[in-house]
Amino acid sequence: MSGRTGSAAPAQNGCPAAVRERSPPLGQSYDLAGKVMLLGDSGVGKTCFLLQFKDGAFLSGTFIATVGIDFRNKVVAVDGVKVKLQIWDTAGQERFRSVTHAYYRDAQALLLFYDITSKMSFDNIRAWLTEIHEYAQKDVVIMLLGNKADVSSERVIRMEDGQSLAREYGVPFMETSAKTGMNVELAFLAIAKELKQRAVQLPDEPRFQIHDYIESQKRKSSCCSFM
Ligand SMILES: Nc1nc2c(ncn2[C@@H]2O[C@H](COP(=O)(O)OP(=O)(O)OP(=O)(O)O)[C@@H](O)[C@H]2O)c(=O)[nH]1
Repeated sequence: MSGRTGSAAPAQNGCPAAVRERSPPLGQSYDLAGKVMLLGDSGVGKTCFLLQFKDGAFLSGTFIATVGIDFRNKVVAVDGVKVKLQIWDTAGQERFRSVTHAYYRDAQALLLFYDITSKMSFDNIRAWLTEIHEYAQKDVVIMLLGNKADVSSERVIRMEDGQSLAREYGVPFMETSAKTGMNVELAFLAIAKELKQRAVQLPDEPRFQIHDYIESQKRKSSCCSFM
């Protein structure tokens, strides 16, 4: 199942469905591939986040919920290694949960979103993590993302609350904006680096630490971000 309800609507009506790409475009060779799933309540911005990463675009407007699951591919270069990320955009609505459960076990990485302007989406993160522990691989990489950081006037979840929840579960954390692009690239690059490290661990190479990498990159860009 794929597509979004009302997907025949014009593109400017919210973020359109991720278009299926069954194989990489010509010339898009890669050295290794990994599957990444985007999870979180309906409306937190998963589709917009993916489209910002893939196309550098954000289309605001009426929200059109994803139906089932869609995916897009993007190849990123990590230390000379081309990593193809197959990114699965899932529907956040409860009624599609059984569809998405079937995809968890093949995922190497999960980006788990809440919306900083929605307390319910934040409160539901614990339930999402329970679901993840039930259905995903034991060694799956999980990252917690507080999206819509550009809407500071409507913020109801403090950054410290996101940080402390992430610490409790031992997962890396970032605030992001699918609208401005803040930390979008960084989230996927960190995942790609982790996947590359797991696949190609050279004997003398120090182990890649995703937490440390994210913190150092956030510090570097702190002059220009909302954080
Ligand atoms: N201001 C702002 N709005 C955003 C951001 N990300 C998404 N939105 C808006 O939030 C609404 C929902 O975005 P989607 O990306 O469709 O949400 P989703 O998580 O994919 O929702 P489901 O498909 O139902 O799971 C849309 O109206 C977007 O324009 C963001 O970073 N900032």
